[in-house]
Amino acid sequence: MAELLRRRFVIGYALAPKKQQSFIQPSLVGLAADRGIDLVPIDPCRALADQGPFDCIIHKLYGDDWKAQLQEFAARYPDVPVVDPPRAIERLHNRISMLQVVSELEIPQHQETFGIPSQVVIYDSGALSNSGVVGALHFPVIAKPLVADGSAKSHKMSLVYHRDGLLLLKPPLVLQEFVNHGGVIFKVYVVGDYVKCVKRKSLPDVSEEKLECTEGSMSFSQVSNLTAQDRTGEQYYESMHLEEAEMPPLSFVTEIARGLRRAMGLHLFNFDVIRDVKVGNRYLIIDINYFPGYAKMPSYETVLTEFFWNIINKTKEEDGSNAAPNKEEDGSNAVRKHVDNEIENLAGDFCNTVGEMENAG
Ligand SMILES: O=P(O)(O)O[C@@H]1[C@@H](OP(=O)(O)O)[C@H](OP(=O)(O)O)[C@H](O)[C@H](OP(=O)(O)O)[C@H]1OP(=O)(O)O
Ligand SMILES: Nc1ncnc2c1ncn2[C@@H]1O[C@H](COP(=O)(O)OP(=O)(O)O)[C@@H](O)[C@H]1O
Ligand SMILES: [Mg+2]
Ligand SMILES: [Mg+2]
Repeated sequence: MAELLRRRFVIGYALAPKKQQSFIQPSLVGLAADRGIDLVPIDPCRALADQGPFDCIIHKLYGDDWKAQLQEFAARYPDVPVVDPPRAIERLHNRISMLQVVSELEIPQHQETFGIPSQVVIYDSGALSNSGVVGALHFPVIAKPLVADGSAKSHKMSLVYHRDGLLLLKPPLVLQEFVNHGGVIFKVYVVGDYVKCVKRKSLPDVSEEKLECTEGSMSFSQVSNLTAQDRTGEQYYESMHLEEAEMPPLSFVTEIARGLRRAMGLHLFNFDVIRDVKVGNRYLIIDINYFPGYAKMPSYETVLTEFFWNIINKTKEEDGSNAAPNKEEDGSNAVRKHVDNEIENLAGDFCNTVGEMENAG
């Protein structure tokens, strides 16, 4: 009887069809349902505030219409958590503001150190032939679209071997020094407080000899997601034993993950890390993605279900609707709510500043 009376919770999800297909697996839906959590699709073509009721919203949609929908929803249901605030997510839609946060982290660096590769932002074609702008870069470089909005175009990159290879590129873009890293990339998945690091294949190193005898540039897209059939130079990948690559220390990546989570005010993201082969224990963060492909993370169903449970129950504790009568508010929750608000304000200010800088530049 008690089982029957137990309250069920509803998580509304707003995801693009491809994302919905990969993330909303029957195994996740089933596990969440066993914990009393129903995952319900949101129809982005209908007013969000008229749908539900929801105990939490998760989302990965782009555009002003969707942002306005969330705003209206938050005004009507201020106690329902929206994971995550659009203004905090937007910081990841620009490859400069995305990595700026890494430089702001104040984490003591001992044995292992971290940072980002040297990079410059290019807004117009003239800058590509300007020594003052690109002269300080060490080649090869990777040209990345400035905007990281999830479109296929935003993942199209070029490995540029020499300065003349820059001339055909289409700004706005970021030129980032290519760092030899043994062809292995580490993807660090963050789900609230949970952190998981996995290895993937990456671009092969570029030797001095190769650099000397290679002209122009090479285009590529989403290297770490390519299947064996997609890849050219498959022999290289076969000869590279991914399983033998040493993982970065978990405590080190966890500290960076926590720092990023706090600084960005986000719960759901991953970041790509490479290890500089020249220095050995120097790690470089090259990419941060909002709401990445979690279905590729081991035991993603358990991790995500636990996360949903914690989010819903923290909120319920705060508003008292899931608590014993007269239970006093937990001070730490009040502090957390205050800190979350502060983070959101800071993230918003930062995005505004970046927007202003871009407009000015
Ligand atoms: O689709 P998947 O599973 O390959 O996930 C993509 C991510 O792959 P990953 O989990 O890091 O291996 C992918 O990560 P990378 O950019 O490849 O490092 C992105 O997060 C991508 O989202 P978007 O296109 O940038 O909005 C993710 O795509 P969406 O699923 O969000 O469309
Ligand atoms: N600075 C770099 N040095 C070496 N390899 C890099 C660098 N930046 C990106 N790469 C390679 O290019 C891939 C795509 O770059 P990334 O910035 O992660 O873009 P995306 O958002 O499309 O994943 C990475 O997974 C990695 O294999
Ligand atoms: Mg990436
Ligand atoms: Mg990315």
